[in-house]
Amino acid sequence: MEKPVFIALDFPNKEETITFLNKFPNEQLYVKVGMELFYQEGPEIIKEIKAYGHKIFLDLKLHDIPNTVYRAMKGLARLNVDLVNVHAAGGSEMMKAAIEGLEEGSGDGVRPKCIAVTQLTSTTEEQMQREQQIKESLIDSVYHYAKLAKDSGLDGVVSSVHEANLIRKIDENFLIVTPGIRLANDQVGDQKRVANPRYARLQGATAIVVGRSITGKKDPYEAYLTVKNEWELVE
Ligand SMILES: O=C(O)c1cc(=O)[nH]c(=O)n1[C@@H]1O[C@H](COP(=O)(O)O)[C@@H](O)[C@H]1O
Repeated sequence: MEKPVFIALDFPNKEETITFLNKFPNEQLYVKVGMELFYQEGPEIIKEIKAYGHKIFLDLKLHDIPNTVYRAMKGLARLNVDLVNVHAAGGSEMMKAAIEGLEEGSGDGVRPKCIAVTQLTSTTEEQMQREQQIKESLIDSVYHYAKLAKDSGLDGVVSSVHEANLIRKIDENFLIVTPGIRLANDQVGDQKRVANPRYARLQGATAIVVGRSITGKKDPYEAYLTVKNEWELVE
């Protein structure tokens, strides 16, 4: 995979999604389909988006018992998406089951890459320690989950930009996908661990995920080009 900007297609239905995609003529995009859109439109939306030739990250953050995740991933692999994810907190058995399911479902084809969410970018260290009863620092927790994901055979992780540099030490080819991206003067909203695209690249992220900083703008195409320039113009 190159160094993509995944646009988060967090829309309530197919119509709004198609209207949005039509604002990007002649661009081959990397897009992320998450729970909001997938739960409304189902697997059909994947076919619709594939018809544009875009690469797809199907972000359903699986977190369940290994057998259930194995079976779910077997089905998702048949959608021919490029990237899927799980929560690392589901454990190593679950993550290994996810990979097995993807391999099985892909048959002779290439299986989708699979990455693990470490600590959500909407979580602060204080929240994590108080609510998840994790005693260590947030960066240690993220590193621990990244190591667990790597040892379980996953292709990478989702983390914030602020942990990317440390995770990179685990493996230079590990995918580090970082959401929580904002341009200068954008509202942060529910995100807690945020950064701009340029800093994400400098910290060694493989890919960034950008939602509202593009989709919420009056001119999403212009915002996309700004993000892409910031992300790519780092010497
Ligand atoms: O797995 C994800 O994509 C994800 C993980 C995470 O820790 N934080 C996070 O924000 N995301 C997703 O990334 C997108 C961020 O959206 P914006 O905050 O609008 O840029 C959303 O679709 C989230 O579901």
